[in-house]
Amino acid sequence: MELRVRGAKTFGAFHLAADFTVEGNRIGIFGESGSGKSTLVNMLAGLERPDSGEILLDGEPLFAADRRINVPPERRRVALVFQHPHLFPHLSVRGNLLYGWKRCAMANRQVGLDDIVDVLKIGRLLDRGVTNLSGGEKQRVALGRALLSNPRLLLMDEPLSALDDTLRFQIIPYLRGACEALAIPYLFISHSLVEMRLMAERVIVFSQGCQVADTTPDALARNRMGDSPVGYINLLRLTDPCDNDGLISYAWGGTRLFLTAPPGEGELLFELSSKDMILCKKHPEAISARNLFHCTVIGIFEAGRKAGVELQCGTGRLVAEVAAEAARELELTVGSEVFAAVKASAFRRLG
Ligand SMILES: Nc1ncnc2c1ncn2[C@@H]1O[C@H](COP(=O)(O)OP(=O)(O)OP(=O)(O)O)[C@@H](O)[C@H]1O
Repeated sequence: MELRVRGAKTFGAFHLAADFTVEGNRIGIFGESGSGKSTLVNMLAGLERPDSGEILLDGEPLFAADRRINVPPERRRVALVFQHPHLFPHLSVRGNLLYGWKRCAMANRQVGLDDIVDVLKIGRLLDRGVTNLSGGEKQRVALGRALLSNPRLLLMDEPLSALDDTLRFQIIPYLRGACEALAIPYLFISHSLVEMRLMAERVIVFSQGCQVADTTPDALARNRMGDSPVGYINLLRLTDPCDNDGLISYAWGGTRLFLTAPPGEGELLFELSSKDMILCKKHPEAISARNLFHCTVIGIFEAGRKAGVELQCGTGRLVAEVAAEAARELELTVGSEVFAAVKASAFRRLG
């Protein structure tokens, strides 16, 4: 998918100026509240008319002020998933799903009901009404309905914000997996950096209506590490839990991690803040932290007055954060060997 956006929109004192071209299938739009993300989405969907500029999807104009083109929303083949699912209460799950499909021209019907039911695992819900579904089920049905309209582009505007943390991270594999399996490109809009890293390969950053960066989610997270109260969030996928003297040990990076978190099934996602890691030049004689990794420094980056230290720990990688002065004292350079200590309670389960 190639999306070219050059568009401006003014609402009173707020001015949005977008000018970017993106290629790829997993694009993120990131920005704080009020930065103009939804305005941009509405312009792409045809719900808001830009004051000027043009919007081209795979070279085809959806909007072009100078050529007086403004394709109506229903003819853009751009689908939307919002924060709230907005399902039709009088229709069953099947009826909601087929709503988009029935409105899709025959020639464009590549994705059918069976494909959606399969990737979103909603077969057992098909004949149920929608009012008693859980929040996560409702959002999966809303996603299915959008995908069944066989869009050329799916816009997801903060689709996880109304869900609690556990559900948020359970839904992400469905959002991403379904679009990948059905080859439907998407634009994922969020103000959560962790969501961005799990959903997008490239991210356009907005601040106060202006586009301020075009980067990767990981580079954005590193860049913001120094100013962020939570530092850089390491995302770890852990497997094979074993009870270990009151702690749970998990396989990760060719070694085992010791956590206080309760065990779960399958592959589990955990976060570990760069702030919760302590680096030592030598092996400490005795230490209360239950995890001690012998690591090699593979990168060092500046983030304000902090230094981000990228570590190779077995086959896994982690980013630790130290004060610039500490980095000098430890004489950290690429290739240095260090020990990283992490408390068992520092890991937080995401999904
Ligand atoms: N139809 C409108 N009329 C007047 N002002 C609007 C309209 N739509 C958006 N705005 C204003 O434009 C600015 C950007 O809003 P927008 O919803 O695009 O931001 P956002 O980044 O999506 O925020 P959030 O993450 O909180 O949803 C806000 O100041 C908002 O009040």
